[in-house]
Amino acid sequence: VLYDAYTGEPATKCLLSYYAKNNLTNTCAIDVKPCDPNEYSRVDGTCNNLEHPGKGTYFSPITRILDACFHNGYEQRKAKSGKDLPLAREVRVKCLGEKVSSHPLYNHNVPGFGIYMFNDIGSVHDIENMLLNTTYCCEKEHMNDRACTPNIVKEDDPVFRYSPIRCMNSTRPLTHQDFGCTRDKVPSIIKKATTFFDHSQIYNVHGKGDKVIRSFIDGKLLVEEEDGKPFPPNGPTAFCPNNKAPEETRCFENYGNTLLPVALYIIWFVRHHNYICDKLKEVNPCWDDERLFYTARDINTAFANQMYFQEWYETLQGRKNLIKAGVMTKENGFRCLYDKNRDPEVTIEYTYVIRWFHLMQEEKAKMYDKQGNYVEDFPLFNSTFRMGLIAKNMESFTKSTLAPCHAVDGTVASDLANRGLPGVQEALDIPAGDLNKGRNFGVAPYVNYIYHFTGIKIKSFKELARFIQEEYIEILEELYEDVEDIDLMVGLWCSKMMKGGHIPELLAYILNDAWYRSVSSNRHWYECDERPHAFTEAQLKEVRKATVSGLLCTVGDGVHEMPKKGFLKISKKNPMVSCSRIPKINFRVWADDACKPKKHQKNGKKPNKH
Ligand code: HEM
Ligand SMILES: [Ca+2]
Repeated sequence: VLYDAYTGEPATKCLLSYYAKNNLTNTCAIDVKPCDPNEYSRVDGTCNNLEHPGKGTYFSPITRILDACFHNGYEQRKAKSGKDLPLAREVRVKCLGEKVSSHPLYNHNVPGFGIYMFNDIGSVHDIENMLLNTTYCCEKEHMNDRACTPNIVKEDDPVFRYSPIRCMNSTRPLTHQDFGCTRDKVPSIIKKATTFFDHSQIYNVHGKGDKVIRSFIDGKLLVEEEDGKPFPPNGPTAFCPNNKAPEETRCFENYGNTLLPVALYIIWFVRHHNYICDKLKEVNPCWDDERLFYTARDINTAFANQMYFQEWYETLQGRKNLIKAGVMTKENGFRCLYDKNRDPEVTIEYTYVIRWFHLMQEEKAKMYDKQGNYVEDFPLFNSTFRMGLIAKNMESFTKSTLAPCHAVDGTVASDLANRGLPGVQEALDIPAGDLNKGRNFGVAPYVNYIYHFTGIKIKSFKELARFIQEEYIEILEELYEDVEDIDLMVGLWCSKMMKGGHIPELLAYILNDAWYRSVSSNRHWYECDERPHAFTEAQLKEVRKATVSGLLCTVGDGVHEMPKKGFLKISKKNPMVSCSRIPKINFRVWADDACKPKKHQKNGKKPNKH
């Protein structure tokens, strides 16, 4: 049955004939095969909600915490006075300086795993659009095109005043309206990922289903060897514009080819899937490919979600805060929050504020030789779209993730601020791009979110003091005419950190809101014992051992030791320990009686009873 991707409801005959006439069926409609309530979760997200089997799929819309805030339909909002908001690059320059600085607690895995998990529910089609299609937004005759929202660089720019660069490319986000998938008035930003945290960045990245990634042998994913190590296979349509020929050839056909941290986690989780298959096959030699694949996928997905919503969230917010917010429980047992009346939802605010972690992005990767000696700092941004280089230096890049990330201290790394995508864009200020995109997305002003989550109405700059660091209030007052004009991202850049945690309080509310929406609308959530093929208590206990250190000890190149807390930098309190001391999943609890050899009975006769 064909469903409408936008509404998630069965498509009417009339709608289908409109889609067919306009060649839109493949984009705007999704084929939902009949649901079986007891089947494993499907990689395309269909049938998660049995009453609304078309919701939460690859091209389904993003929702909003607060209503969209646009000017004139789909233009960037104006200040309260009706004037334009301050230029994004100018706000970035004034709020965030450029500095080399080291986070006191976290290593590269904090921002790195954050962006990896974003790929489960968000997509980078906007960046693709900017790099491959709408490449001309800085050309004078195109600056005002509807597709373009360039970032203007002023003549007195502190960096580019010595160069002719006066503009950075940026595009208006693509909408379901652009594709012809709805006639709704409010622009609906597209997303190319299933709405659920179902590890779709591994199992269904281009919406092509699992067929293209499976080997159909023992449940495993397809891999290719390079220097004796398994990697996701190359292919004819893969695009890695920064690979340097002839040495650098790796480029994944069926996974994203983007940033260093995303590439590392893709490689690790693909290998981890196959490792799980080996372990399951060891305890259950009678299981076929199908059963091994779906069980391994389920464990691999639960592993990533446990790492994200428990370990990563705890690292950022602290255990006490998370228990208070309901994200963690003291008991750590099963829990079923699924409510079939809730729609699967990802909010635009959530996908947007993940960009705040750009502040933690380091610009250097520490490189080591085979003996583990430090050799040099590699300009980390030069590894983007360059899977070939990453594959050739796995040991070094893996080790580099244990160095401290950039501190959240009112500054960003220079490369992040000026050459965000070397090799493909002459100049790019990533945080300024973030600010500009928030306006393009129609994200409401900062104080509206403060009111939504805390009930506190902020009417003057002075009243910001509870949330914003003292030294920023004057800067904000200089930049914005009215406190109600301040952009959400800028408010987050200037925020105090939450008590007991290391991110802004408002950011934590938005992250936790996403957690609840996600868990309560996912029938296949791993912590629930009522789902089909649910874990047993013993299995859940094993999955709860998931940590970044456990992952790297299992599949990381040349990793023999890790700190117990793999998101924290190495310190006296968090020293490197042998991998034998890092908890690992014991797969024996998946042993299936059906695979046990049957006891021989002589001639089928029952033993005599005397
Ligand atoms: C490895 C270094 C990184 C580079 C080179 C990079 C580069 C970029 C660029 C160029 C954009 C587009 C900006 C725009 O809209 O104008 C972007 C978007 C984004 N970045 Fe990063 N980034 C990096 C790391 C991170 C990290 C660590 C996170 C979060 C933990 C992150 C989260 C995001 C998100 C969520 C988007 C929005 C994607 C979209 O909706 O299109 N990035 N990044
Ligand atoms: Ca997903």
